[in-house]
Amino acid sequence: MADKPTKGLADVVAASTALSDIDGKAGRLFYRGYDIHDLAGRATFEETAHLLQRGKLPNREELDAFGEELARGRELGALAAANIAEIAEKQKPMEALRSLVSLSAADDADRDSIAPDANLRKAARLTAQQPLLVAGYHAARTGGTPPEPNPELSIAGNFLLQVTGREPGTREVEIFDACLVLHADHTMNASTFAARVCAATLSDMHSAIVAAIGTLKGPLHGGANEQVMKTLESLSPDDVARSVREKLAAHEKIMGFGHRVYKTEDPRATHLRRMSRELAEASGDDTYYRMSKEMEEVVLEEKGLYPNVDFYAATVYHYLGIPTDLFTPVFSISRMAGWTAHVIEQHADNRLIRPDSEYIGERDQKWKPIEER
Ligand SMILES: CC(=O)SCCNC(=O)CCNC(=O)[C@H](O)C(C)(C)COP(=O)(O)OP(=O)(O)OC[C@H]1O[C@@H](n2cnc3c(N)ncnc32)[C@H](O)[C@@H]1OP(=O)(O)O
Ligand SMILES: O=C([O-])CC(=O)C(=O)O
Repeated sequence: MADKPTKGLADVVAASTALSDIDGKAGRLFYRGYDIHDLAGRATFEETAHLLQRGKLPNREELDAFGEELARGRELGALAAANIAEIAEKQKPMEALRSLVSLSAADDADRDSIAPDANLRKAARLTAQQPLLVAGYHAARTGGTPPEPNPELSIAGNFLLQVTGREPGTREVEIFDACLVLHADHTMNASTFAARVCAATLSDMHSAIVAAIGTLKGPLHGGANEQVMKTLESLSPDDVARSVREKLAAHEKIMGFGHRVYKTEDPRATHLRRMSRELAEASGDDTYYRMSKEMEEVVLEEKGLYPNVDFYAATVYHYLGIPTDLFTPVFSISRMAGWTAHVIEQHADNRLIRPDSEYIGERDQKWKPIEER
């Protein structure tokens, strides 16, 4: 007979990884041994993707070569391009992204291969392609085509350009780039676990990423950033504390708070709070930032819970001019660096992931023909 399950697999160690590490008590996060506080605002997203996917921070030559590879991957794929207008009409952003990434596999020369070199090429292509899929979707639903990517701009800069339709400021690009770095990997979070379960059947990278996107979409995971913005928009600026207390008293979950692993401040929230304040002040209207601060104080006081990565990411993206329903696709753009690296890691040292379950159903049922049921 099987043991009792640990609900939600809390504290269960499900894989070994050299990609990221969390100290939940101290509130620390590391990518391949580098403290997130050293990477955020210093390493670019491209350097971070190289670190995760290829094992080291690139030197100048390696970064240039990686940049060229990413630039070559910056295309929708014929099947995705042919279907993007209809998808934009019928599907919400995360559904659309799930469909488009799946369709894009059809035009990937390495689609079926799980060989290490094919996986590296696909990881770079998916990282470069996903921002284009999101921007292309957004343009299609608003009846246009996005501006051509600017070869001088980074992934962060081009995404802002393509989604907002205007050349982003240097500081905006720096801030958005830091957001992508902060979201790039996070040990055995739900979407990464889903990707690894899929990859462990020796399925291909695109299939694993589609599983991850579907998992990120939920409001208990990446979908929370969009919900945070909706909560802020639903509250009256001078009634935040009372409304939040009321929600908590009614046992409502406040999106953007709490974490399975962090028992103190999420180190990513420290950066995002600062960036939210900077952008709020620069915008001349800091209402949402001030409301967020007040929510944070009330939730800490009432529940002892801290903001997670999704909380201040919401206002940062809002101040950058990103539509609210693209917040979770933006999370997906960053997490692609980590997901693909986890698929590579899983394939390199694989065993099928197949846990046990505790049976809690009926036993000794007696068969009856259909007429007697
Ligand atoms: C990128 C990310 O995925 S970060 C997380 C994004 N998700 C969110 O922000 C959604 C809101 N937060 C949550 O739902 C949870 O805190 C999670 C999903 C992040 C973690 O879940 P778990 O580790 O399973 O904790 P669980 O949901 O069991 O919560 C433990 C207790 O804290 C309470 N709690 C946890 N988070 C919150 C919250 N945001 N608001 C109010 N109460 C909360 C629960 O109601 C529960 O209380 P109880 O013991 O009285 O029933
Ligand atoms: O680790 C988790 O469970 C959720 C999270 O913060 C992330 O995926 O970034």
